[in-house]
Amino acid sequence: MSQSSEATPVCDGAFESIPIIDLEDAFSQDEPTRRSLAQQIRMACKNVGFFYVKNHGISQDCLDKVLNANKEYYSLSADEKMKLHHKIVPNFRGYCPPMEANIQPGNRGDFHEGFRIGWEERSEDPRIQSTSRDGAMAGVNVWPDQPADFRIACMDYYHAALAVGKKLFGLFALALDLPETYFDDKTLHSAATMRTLHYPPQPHALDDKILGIGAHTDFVCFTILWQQADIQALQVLNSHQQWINVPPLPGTLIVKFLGDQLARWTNDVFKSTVHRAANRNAVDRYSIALFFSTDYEVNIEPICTCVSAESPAKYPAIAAGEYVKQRLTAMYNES
Ligand SMILES: O=C(O)CCC(=O)C(=O)O
Ligand SMILES: [Fe+2]
Repeated sequence: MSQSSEATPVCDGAFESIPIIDLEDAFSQDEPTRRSLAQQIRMACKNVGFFYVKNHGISQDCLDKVLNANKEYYSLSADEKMKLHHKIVPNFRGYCPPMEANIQPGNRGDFHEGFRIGWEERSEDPRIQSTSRDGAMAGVNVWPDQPADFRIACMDYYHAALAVGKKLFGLFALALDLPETYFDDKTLHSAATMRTLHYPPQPHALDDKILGIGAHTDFVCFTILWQQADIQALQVLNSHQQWINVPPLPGTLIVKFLGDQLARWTNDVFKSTVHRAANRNAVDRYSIALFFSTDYEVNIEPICTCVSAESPAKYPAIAAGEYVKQRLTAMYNES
């Protein structure tokens, strides 16, 4: 059995540190072992809504390559990057410059730039693109000409992180007293979008209405976040309204956090936690968020094990793709 968590959160959401979940047991052939891991995840999801995962299986080489490709990409001129501006590309793919998105109403803009992609076949040949089955969110990826290895480095990371996400869906099902395969037929088309993110330094609190990314919850079921080593920027809000630092942990750790779709599926049994990031360091910061939805045509509605006479369903059913689209539209202030 692997170790569960280093921090034991108190149960009212007033956590002061983030649990660490060891995914090694997710690959065990022994069902009780997987169930025990799922219980640890259940506690983390109910009390914190955030956890680190270790032994996730993504190689350091894959992480190094995607970081280097992104450093090179974001050092291109603004004109070059704007050729793939997300407003001229269908469904939010492509490049978004600093200060254009504003995720926290009342703030003045998010001081990061990002590049969004969705699922496609991992292939060396850029002519082989997926035909999208994403319904409301349909659209193929676009890729910059430079750096030459950007596409392959991003897709390698995307598929590696996707495998981690698929594993987590099985564990979430067990954690919710559902059959382990519950999400399998709801996650057939890999409706996961990924954003690589670059946060230029904001060493001084120039304006507290301009953060790297303002306080928000994620829209989807859950997010797997890779963040660059040694740079503190991410924070999560506990129920005492205290911001808790979520530093990158050395080695191969990934932070993962629950989003609003899973909160809706679980009738708020699992928490969707508010978080934000600001790069108050003197150097650039890079991170990569992979947002996991169910397939976009799947209806999200509170599941049976989370609804009772005392706790009736709080949310009407909504198609996952429609939900993601509504939230992204609000974020980019589009009508
Ligand atoms: O870059 C980070 O640390 C957080 C990114 C994030 O929260 C998001 O993209 O939703
Ligand atoms: Fe987020």
